[in-house]
Order: sequence, then C-alpha cells, then structure tokens
Amino acid sequence: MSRPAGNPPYAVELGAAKKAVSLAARLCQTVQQEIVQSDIQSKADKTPVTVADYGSQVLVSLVLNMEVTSGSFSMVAEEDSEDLRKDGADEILERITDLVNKTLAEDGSYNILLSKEAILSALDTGKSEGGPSGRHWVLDPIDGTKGFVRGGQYAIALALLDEGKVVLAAIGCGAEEQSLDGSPPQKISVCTIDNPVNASFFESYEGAHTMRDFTGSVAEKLGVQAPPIRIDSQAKYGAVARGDGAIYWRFPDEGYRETIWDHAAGSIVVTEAGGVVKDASGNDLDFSKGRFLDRDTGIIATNKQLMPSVLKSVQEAIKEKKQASSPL
Ligand SMILES: Nc1ncnc2c1ncn2[C@@H]1O[C@H](COP(=O)(O)O)[C@@H](OP(=O)(O)O)[C@H]1O
Ligand SMILES: [Mg+2]
Ligand SMILES: [Mg+2]
Ligand SMILES: [Mg+2]
Repeated sequence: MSRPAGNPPYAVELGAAKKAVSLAARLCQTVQQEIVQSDIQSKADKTPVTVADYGSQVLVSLVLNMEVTSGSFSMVAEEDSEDLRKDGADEILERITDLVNKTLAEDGSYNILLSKEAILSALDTGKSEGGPSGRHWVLDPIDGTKGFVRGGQYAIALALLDEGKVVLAAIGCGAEEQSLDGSPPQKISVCTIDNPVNASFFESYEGAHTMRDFTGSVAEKLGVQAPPIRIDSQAKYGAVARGDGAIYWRFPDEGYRETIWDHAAGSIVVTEAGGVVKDASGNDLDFSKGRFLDRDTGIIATNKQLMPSVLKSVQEAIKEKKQASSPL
C-alpha cells in the first residue's frame, strides 16, 4: 500500500483500494488453487485471460463504486466484456458470476447477488480513456496472468491517478503471503547499495517480455555479479521497494506499447519507498496520455544512488545496438 505524505489525504480512496484488492485477491487465490483448462481463454492479441482476471476486475469495480461515493467514477482497466458477450461464452460467464457471488457472500460486507448482465457491465466500467484531468482508477486485475496460470507469481495492481499523477496504490501479491488487514502497515524502503557490482536485478520471467541479450549486456557494463532474478508481474516493483534487490528493468521488443495499468501501482510503491522510476532517457513515466504509457525505450526502477550509472550503461548499450544493426 502506498500514499504520498501531505495533502490531499485520499483516506477514503486508500481504504477502498485496500478493500477492493483484498477481496479480489481472495477470488484469485481460490481460482489459482483449482484452475482448470476451461478457466483460461486467449484474447485477440493471443495473450491469456482467465476467469480470475475477469472476476477480480468486477470485484474491484464494485467495491470502489460502493466505497467511494463522491465524484464521478472513471476506471482504466485491462479487461472488458467483449469476448464474454460472444456466442459460446455463456458457460464461462456463468463461472465468473458464481465466483464473484461466492466471494461476496463469504466476505459478507455487501448483501448483493450479481446477474450475468451486471457482471458484464461492471467489467465495462474499466473502459475509460484516462488522461491528464480529473481522477481515474487504473487497474490490472491480474498482472502476470502467465505466472498465475503457471502457479507462480502474479499481482493485483490498483492505482489512482489525479490530474495525471499517480497518488496512491494498492498491490496484492499472489505467491507470498502477507496480511492485508490486521497487521499494522510497515514502512518499506529501497536498498542503499551504491556500487553496481553489488547490485542484483529483477526482470520478467517471460523471455518474450524483455530483451535478455540487451539486459545481459547492460548488466555486464555495470559489472553486476549476481544472476538475474526472474519473476512475473509488478511484484518486481514491490521487491525493489522492499530492498529485496536493487534494480528492476524492462526492455520489451521495439514496437511493444506499455499500458498504464502495468506500471501505475508498481511505480508509486517504489518512489514512496525512496526509489526512482525512469525510462531509458532518464525521464519520469507519464501516466497522463491515456491507456498507453508515454515513454522512451525501456523502464528502470532502482534507488537514487544507482540510477545514474544504470542509465549510463543502458544508453551505451542502446548506442551499440543501433550501431550493430545499422548497415555499413
Ligand atoms: N511482448 C510483450 N512485451 C512486453 N510485455 C508484454 C508483452 N506481452 C504482454 N506483456 C505484458 O507483460 C505483463 C506481465 O509483466 P511481466 O513480464 O513483468 O510479468 C502482462 O500483463 P498481464 O499479465 O496483466 O497481461 C502484459 O501486459
Ligand atoms: Mg499486466
Ligand atoms: Mg492483467
Ligand atoms: Mg493481460
């Protein structure tokens, strides 16, 4: 959980965000334990989506709408109802509806039973375009769906944008257990390592999500000794924020467009823990441009001491890559 100090306090919104993520996490845990092939679908872009991605998005939308009653509601979220409205999708919609209603009944906070139509419209509350003005929730209902399906790491990542800036976030991580309610919140901080030789780095578990030959050459330039730690989802941001490792970097293939829900929550958790998040040119990430993130090649999260040398090595590696690929 993360919130900058000072005004405005966003107390109601933070409470709602924690509650929404906790409830969604419960649904995800249930599904992951007993996942079957029919729970997993393929989207138009060939990436996977599961009943838990949909169920999580419905629950988060519902809780935020119930708990935050002032102002209008806007949410930029990854999933929508399109595929569930197609012929042959009735069975999976039924399964999502049951999962959501069961999770709500077990929690007991809200005495409601959702119809299939209500599930579809709750999903579509996430279709907002976001942008630079007003408040927008940003949700990745399951970040790291591939990890989730594999029985590995995933995260539920929720953030609030206000006037184009991320002001609070709640991330629920799947593979490590940590109490969301009950135990008092603990302040976390990034590590204090200042020599890259002693730094370790996180990157995607999925080889297709980051260019490993490129990150390998950056690591070599920096003199990093430790092997990469490869995990799914924004848990990587969480791990850097807790000082479990020094750097998280991400260099997708050219042409891949990053979405804001993949980074909004994670990046504020790192900056609140004293770290910094930049693109490869050293610019801050800009969440005010709609559903996609406006950024130069790559994203780097680390502490303030290491960022200058990481950026220098990244820029050198980019230059070498360009030289190697340009015709003589
Ligand atoms: N070719 C690609 N390159 C980079 N990222 C990709 C990608 N295809 C999918 N992704 C994104 O990578 C996210 C997972 O991040 P990570 O690699 O850090 O685990 C996915 O989030 P979802 O699982 O929410 O779809 C998806 O948005
Ligand atoms: Mg994601
Ligand atoms: Mg997702
Ligand atoms: Mg996805």
